[in-house]
Formats: sequence, structure tokens, C-alpha cells
Amino acid sequence: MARRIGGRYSVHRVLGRGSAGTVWLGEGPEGPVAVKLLREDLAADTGLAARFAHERHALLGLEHPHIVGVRDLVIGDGDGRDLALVMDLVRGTDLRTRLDRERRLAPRDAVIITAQVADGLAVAHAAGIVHRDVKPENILLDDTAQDGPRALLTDFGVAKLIDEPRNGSTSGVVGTPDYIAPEIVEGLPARAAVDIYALATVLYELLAGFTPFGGGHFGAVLRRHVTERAAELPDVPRELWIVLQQCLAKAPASRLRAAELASRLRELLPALEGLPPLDIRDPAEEPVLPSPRSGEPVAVPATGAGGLRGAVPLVRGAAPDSERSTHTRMRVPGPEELAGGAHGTARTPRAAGQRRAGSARHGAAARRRRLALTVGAALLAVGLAVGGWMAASGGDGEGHDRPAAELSGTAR
Ligand SMILES: Nc1ncnc2c1ncn2[C@@H]1O[C@H](COP(=O)(O)OP(=O)(O)OP(=O)(O)O)[C@@H](O)[C@H]1O
Repeated sequence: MARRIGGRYSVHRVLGRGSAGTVWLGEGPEGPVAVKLLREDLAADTGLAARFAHERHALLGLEHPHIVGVRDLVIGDGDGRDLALVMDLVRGTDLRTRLDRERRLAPRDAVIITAQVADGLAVAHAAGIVHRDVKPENILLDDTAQDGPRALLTDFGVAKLIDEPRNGSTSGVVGTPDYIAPEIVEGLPARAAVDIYALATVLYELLAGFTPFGGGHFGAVLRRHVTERAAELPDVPRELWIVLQQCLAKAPASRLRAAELASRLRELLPALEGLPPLDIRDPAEEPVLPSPRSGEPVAVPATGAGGLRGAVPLVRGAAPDSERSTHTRMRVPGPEELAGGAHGTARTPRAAGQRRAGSARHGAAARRRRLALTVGAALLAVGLAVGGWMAASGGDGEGHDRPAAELSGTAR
């Protein structure tokens, strides 16, 4: 049964659910729309409603073929209950669903999607808007386009608005652990370069089937962003690897700008023609060997050592306690966690058949789980712990020859 949203829209069917609310197929005066109806507790937050109203112009102003357009904001329904974003309806799927289905994309497809998202980011960054939550869930694939799927970035600025500290008293880390830039972990402001880092992480994941720093306890994930280098992927053309490395640089100023990233990626397309998806193993995945008796494959638990990842020694034997969380507000782990303490491992041996935490193959339900955790003095502890590590290791070794990103990084 249709439900009215504000005076102009009705919604009929759920298209998907996220941590902030439910996306519905709806109808408006100009035809079909997607309506993101925020959770009741968020809609009841008058501060949040005021922030949405304040950002109305910015939210509605972003127009680009690779950005999902926000057409309207519905704030209150007379009883003050609904808070909804009315968006262009994208007919297709999201990139997470495609990754879950295909596990890895052919390099050319991965690069085309990434270049399109980079185009969208270039326009947003030029307008002073930082997305802050670039991840496969927020990249929709319109499959009605004639020349192949068109990628569109959605949820611009929404995570930041929702997660903005109430009463202005605390500061939080906004983002999703696997895609969060090292400077955010260190408590620095999120400027445009955080989106480039997150998008490069997505590209890595599209190629590899896993993210460069994901897996295990979220504190360990954050630590890896700051202290580890992404393991090189075998069979990735050299030029593509160089672009990936540049965009995963620890120093934000070393990363490419969005427009440059898009054009560098497009230059590589002819060389990627016909390349199949990479044939590689997730470093935390158990090797599959033939059974001596039946010849059937049997899974052998990983020993923890070796594999592609591992610039920082990881503690063995600790149980993973989290699955991929799409939380946008996190407690920052204490120094012990960041130093690779009892929970800080991505390489916990797993029983055969058990899925790895943080794997791209996690189910949608698991991905929706959020940790609503607080930030306070721990942020300082992280800075100290990470700063100490950086000092001890002589910095990140990345070049600092590019000027700092000039954007104010409002994501307001
Ligand atoms: N404009 C749209 N058109 C069509 N479907 C959409 C649109 N926006 C979102 N969806 C669908 O709704 C689902 C939920 O989207 P939503 O943005 O609420 O959550 P999410 O980004 O997956 O997760 P989270 O909010 O936790 O980061 C998406 O995965 C997508 O399938």
C-alpha cells in the first residue's frame, strides 16, 4: 500500500535498506523517484532536520551524470515525523551486490567504473563538497545505459550530516573502516583526498576481491591504514599499479586529484582490453587442497604467516569480533589495539567454511551492522600511538612533493 511522504510523493516498495534508513521506490509529480526515508530516531532529531534544511542548497545542487541527483528534501509531514531525501531513481544494482556476485571484476570494467566515479568526485570537490563515505554500497550501477553500466555515486554528504556531533561536544571519525583514509584515523580534517583514498581502495577491491587493509578487528583495520603498505597485486599492469599506489599514499597531498585520476585511468583502458579478472587468493583465505582420500577439495586453515598482506606483524590466535561494518561513526581504538594488541589481527586461523571478517563476500545483512561507538579522549590516544609509530619508522616513505589539497573539505 502506498504511503504519502510530504505533500508531493508516495512510496510503494522497498528498494533497499541502509544503516540510516530505507530506500523506497516512489512516485512524484515528475515521475518515479527513489525516496530515502531516514530512520525514525533520526527523523525525530530536530538538530539533524535543521542540518538537512541548512544544507538543502548543497545537497540539491550537485548535478552530474555520475552523481545520483537529489531532487527534494522532505522535512516533517505536518506531524514532524518524516525526514526524506528524494533522489533520481537508478535502475540497476549497487556495486557491492555486483562484487558479491562476481567477486572480482575484469580490470577494464573496474577501471571504467572507477574513472566514472572519479568524474563525479571531481565536480563535487570543485564545489567544495567531500563525500566522506565512498564505498561499493554507495556506487549505484545504472544498467539501462546503452553503452554499458553507468556508475553513479550516491549519499553525498549524508553520512557527515547524520554523524555530526550532537551539541557540538564531541568529534567523531566518519567513514567505513575498510575505506577510511589514514589522516582521518590520525584526527586530521577530511579533505578531498580522503575520497581519492577511498575510491582507490574500491578499485583495489574490484580487482582483488578484498580491500587492502580490511579484515578482523576494526582497530586493526584502522592501524593498517596508517602503518601498512598495500600489497602489490600480481598481474596488474604496472601503470595501473602506479596509479593505485599514488592514490593510496599515506600523505594526502601525494594522492592524485579526482580529475587527474579519471584521465590517468582512461589512458590505461586500451592496455586492459581483454584482460580477465585476476586469479589471486585472499591472503586471509584458507588454501584448498585435494583430500588424500576422496580427492574432494578440503579447506586448510591459514597459518597466519605469509600471504599478500603483513607489513606489520599480526598477533596470532585472537578471535575476530567484527564483520564488515558500514558504521559511519566509530570509537577510535586505544593505543594497545592500534599497536596490534590482543584483538589486532586480521589473520586469525579460521575453521573450514567460516567466512573471513571484512571479506567482500559478506552478506548484505552483515554489512548493515553498525557499531555506534563514542569518541573522546581515545582520539588523542590514537594520535599519540600512530604518531609514535610514524616517528619510530621514519614516516610513511611517500613523496610530499605535491601541494596540499586546497579544498576546504566541507562535506558540511
Ligand atoms: N537512487 C536510488 N535508486 C535506486 N536504488 C537505490 C537508490 N539509492 C539507494 N538505492 C538502493 O537502496 C539500498 C540502500 O541504500 P542506502 O543508501 O540506504 O544504504 P547503503 O549505502 O547500502 O548503506 P549505509 O547507509 O549503511 O552506508 C542501496 O543498496 C540500493 O540498492
